[in-house]
Amino acid sequence: MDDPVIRVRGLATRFGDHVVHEGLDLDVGRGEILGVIGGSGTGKSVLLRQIVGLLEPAEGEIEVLGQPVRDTSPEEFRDLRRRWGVMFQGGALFSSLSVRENVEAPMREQMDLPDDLRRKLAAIKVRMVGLPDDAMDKPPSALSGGMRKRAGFARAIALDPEIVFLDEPTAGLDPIGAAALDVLVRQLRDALGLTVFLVTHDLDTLHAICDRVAVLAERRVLATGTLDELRDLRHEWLQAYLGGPRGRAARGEP
Ligand SMILES: Nc1ncnc2c1ncn2[C@@H]1O[C@H](COP(=O)(O)OP(=O)(O)OP(=O)(O)O)[C@@H](O)[C@H]1O
Repeated sequence: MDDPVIRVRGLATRFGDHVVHEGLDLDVGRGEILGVIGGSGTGKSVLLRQIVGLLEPAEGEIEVLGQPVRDTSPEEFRDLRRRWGVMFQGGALFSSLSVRENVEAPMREQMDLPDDLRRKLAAIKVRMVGLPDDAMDKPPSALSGGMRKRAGFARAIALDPEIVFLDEPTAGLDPIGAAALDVLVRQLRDALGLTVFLVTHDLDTLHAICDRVAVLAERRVLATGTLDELRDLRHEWLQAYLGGPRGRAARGEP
């Protein structure tokens, strides 16, 4: 792949004797929605956290937007970090702040803006993710699960990032809310030119919005490709996942 926006080479992850990744390579292209799948415990969330610099791998190179994430100065890392946004599992919103204040939080940290302008910009982000104006001043606890996810998304795009990382965005949503969130992710990717790194178990999400899928298995990225390409691979977990009843249903097959 020419000029990947995320490039991982030779990644190794160990927790004591437990080896999670070994020799893991991955490229993510600009503007694509990459779905990252794999069985429970294969290290999808850990990989996400390593790419955004929250967790140090045992070995390996990670570059985002052409710059190393590891062994970089705090200033360089801070500038790089502004160029991505993360929506963690569960949203990870501040419970004591309103939705708007949650979106303002990264702006406060990273930008020197007059209060009034920051409030206006945050309000734009809240509207962009399809939340009603009356959600603006509510705490996250007063919102439905789907609305909380949207609020988390608004915070992830607060600094106009080039990449967003989403960790199981549709987990815990009803099917209608999950489908609506899928549509939102694709619309915002199209409108803002985002690259999306999306960890998911949701087969419908893979079918609806992912351009490419990376399969974590055997401690590495076993394969990447479109769902059609992956379906041809002879791998036990993948066959069970894509060819099982839920996989067939997501494809509209009996
Ligand atoms: N801080 C940590 N200390 C020790 N072990 C950890 C730590 N973080 C993750 N692990 C282990 O690393 C493995 C991968 O965890 P991770 O959360 O990335 O899995 P996952 O693929 O996202 O799984 P799931 O689909 O169930 O969310 C798990 O076995 C987990 O117990």
